[in-house]
Amino acid sequence: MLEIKDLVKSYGASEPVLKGLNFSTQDKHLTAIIGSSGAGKSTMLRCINRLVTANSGQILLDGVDLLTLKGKALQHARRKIGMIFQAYNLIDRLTVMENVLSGRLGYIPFLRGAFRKFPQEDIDHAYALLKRVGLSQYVNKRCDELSGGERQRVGAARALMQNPSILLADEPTASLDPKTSERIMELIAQLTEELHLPVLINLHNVAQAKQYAARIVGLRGGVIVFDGKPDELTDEHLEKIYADKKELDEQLHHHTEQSR
Ligand SMILES: Nc1ncnc2c1ncn2[C@@H]1O[C@H](COP(=O)(O)OP(=O)(O)OP(=O)(O)O)[C@@H](O)[C@H]1O
Repeated sequence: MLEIKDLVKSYGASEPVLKGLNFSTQDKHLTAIIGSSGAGKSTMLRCINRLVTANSGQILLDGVDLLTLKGKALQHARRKIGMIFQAYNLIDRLTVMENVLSGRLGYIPFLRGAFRKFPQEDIDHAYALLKRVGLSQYVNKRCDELSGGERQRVGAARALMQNPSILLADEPTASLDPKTSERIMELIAQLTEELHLPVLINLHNVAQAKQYAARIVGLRGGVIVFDGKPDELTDEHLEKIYADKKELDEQLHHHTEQSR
């Protein structure tokens, strides 16, 4: 269960990006977060996994306030939060298997991690995940030899290697061509169901949000202006969410195309 209360985040002295955000989910389904560029979507996810530090508020994960944690306790809590990044964030010179295993690094003693000797059960788990994401044949390939879609599959397997209790994905398909982007969305949606995980995913594309998410949250200027089921999201809501005329037209266009 994730509960965000009155979350405020500003970068330096500028106006807050998140202005008292409230959000909670205990459902093990996919929630898409949509909104204009700069609305605060990435900042919201980065506050949850503590890649950035919020100014105030609470983020309760299974009852523990993540914002109060330090050191070992923080490390421990972070293991429960898997993250998939837009730019994959893999280590290019390492193999697919090594990248996936690195998802476990927080769990094993430092020296063993440094020499990359992992217990057999971790290796078995990584194999199983790589098989699930369709990369069995690439286990020993270096990540810089993979396509974007393949890299993102490695990114997903690495996040799941943590056995997370929640999965965050920040524009996971934004660097991919439309076809590959659909495949990755399908994979994430299937994994959400199979693993019974709550997943929060930032998406540029409203049509994809409507297709794959069970719940859509619209952010504008650091506050939630829509929160509902995909079929409750109307053109009027989209006008509220997207301030920029060009962005709105683009999304309305997608939206109408999809409803046809
Ligand atoms: N590290 C940072 N330092 C300073 N300002 C930042 C930083 N990260 C984000 N911002 C600013 O915070 C605002 C919100 O950014 P954020 O990346 O959270 O938005 P977003 O909704 O994810 O946008 P996008 O869709 O473009 O990724 C923007 O104005 C951005 O310039």
